[in-house]
Amino acid sequence: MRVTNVVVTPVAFRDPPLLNAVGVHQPYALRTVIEVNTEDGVTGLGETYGDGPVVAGLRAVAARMAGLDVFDLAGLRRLVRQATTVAAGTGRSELDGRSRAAEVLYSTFEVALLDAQGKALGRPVVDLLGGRVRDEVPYSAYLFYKWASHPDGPEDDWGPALDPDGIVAQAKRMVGEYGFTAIKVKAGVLPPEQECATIHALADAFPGVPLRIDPNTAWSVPTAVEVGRRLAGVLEYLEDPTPGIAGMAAVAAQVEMPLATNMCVVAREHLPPAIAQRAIGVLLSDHHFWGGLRHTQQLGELCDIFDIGLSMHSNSHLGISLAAMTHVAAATEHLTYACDTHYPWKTEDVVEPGPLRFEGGSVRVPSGAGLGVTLDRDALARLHEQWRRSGIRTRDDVTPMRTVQPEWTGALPRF
Ligand SMILES: O=C([O-])C(=O)C[C@H](O)[C@@H](O)C(=O)[O-]
Ligand SMILES: [Mg+2]
Repeated sequence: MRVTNVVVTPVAFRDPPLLNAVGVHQPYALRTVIEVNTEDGVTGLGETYGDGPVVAGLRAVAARMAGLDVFDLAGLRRLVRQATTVAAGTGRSELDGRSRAAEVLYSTFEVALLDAQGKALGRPVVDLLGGRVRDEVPYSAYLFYKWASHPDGPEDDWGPALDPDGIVAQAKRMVGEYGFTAIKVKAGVLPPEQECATIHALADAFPGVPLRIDPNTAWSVPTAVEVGRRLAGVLEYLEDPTPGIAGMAAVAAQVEMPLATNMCVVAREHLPPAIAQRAIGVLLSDHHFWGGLRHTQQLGELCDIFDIGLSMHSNSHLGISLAAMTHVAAATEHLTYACDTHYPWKTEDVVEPGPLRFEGGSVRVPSGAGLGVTLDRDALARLHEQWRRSGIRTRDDVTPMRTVQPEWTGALPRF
């Protein structure tokens, strides 16, 4: 089964004004959809980030894909290495093709090839990953402080959430609609004592529901320790309170709950020092930058060996990514927490509605062949046109914040 050609389509979809430590989401989030076509008429789908350099890298790999056997993932690794070597222009690929850029590119195509393999064999991707250890993947309610609207934009139907009551109301709606059984709060937005009040309000409103808070390194070590002490007994984990492995290790030594990260351990070379310094108790995997679905499973095994919990990170994403996340999570034994997803925040998608439904906070692994999702070509064209018109070519949460607070820099840690 050989690849004939690859179509790379950048898209933009509406995104609410969600606040985080560095600023606010733009009115549109970017993604890229790839379609890997084969001589057998099967098409494999992949989805990843939509920033300009990623799109260029995907196109560089796509140009080399013709003739590759869809079962040849080792050959894909070689193609990505060649493409990133050329793209970097250095004569050798950064870290022998294991740079973050190379991992992102490899992952996108790996997912598409696994989708094509599954479609050819009539089996879901989870079976190609060794079979399911769970039929349903639990996700968490991912709450954000948010504005009622983007500057000069219309109000969305979630309304503002800028205090504990606003977040509790948001949680009630999200848990009511999707049934989530764990809750995450994106923090680093308000002074830490106000964010602690939000967590206590959630603990009162949702007794017994596991809670997590993630300020994306907005806090200094002393602030993080103070918050960790205030929230003792209330959090299942504290995510990226402060920057760097050494900073996380200093906090971890002084608070009782495990620290989680998708910021200080984001590549294989970060694991040995983080383990040696006991900096983290939970790793948030993400197949988009951890080198694909199979490496994500291997990461789970590594975490198990070193007694580190495994959760899953998310960025604003569409249905192809949710399907891939669900297949790999279903095939990863050592998944110890509900996964993050931004999916409830989106109002547009490139896949037909159907298999990706949250029931009781979980998504059942799609049963169809491959990823089990169907590309909606009209929607893809519409969201591509939206990308063209939006003019947004890179994710930038700082600049839109400056329209409201001109002195804003997004520099961290802030508190
Ligand atoms: O867990 C995380 O760090 C994230 O989900 C990163 C995202 O970029 C989040 O901060 C967001 O969407 O604003
Ligand atoms: Mg995080």
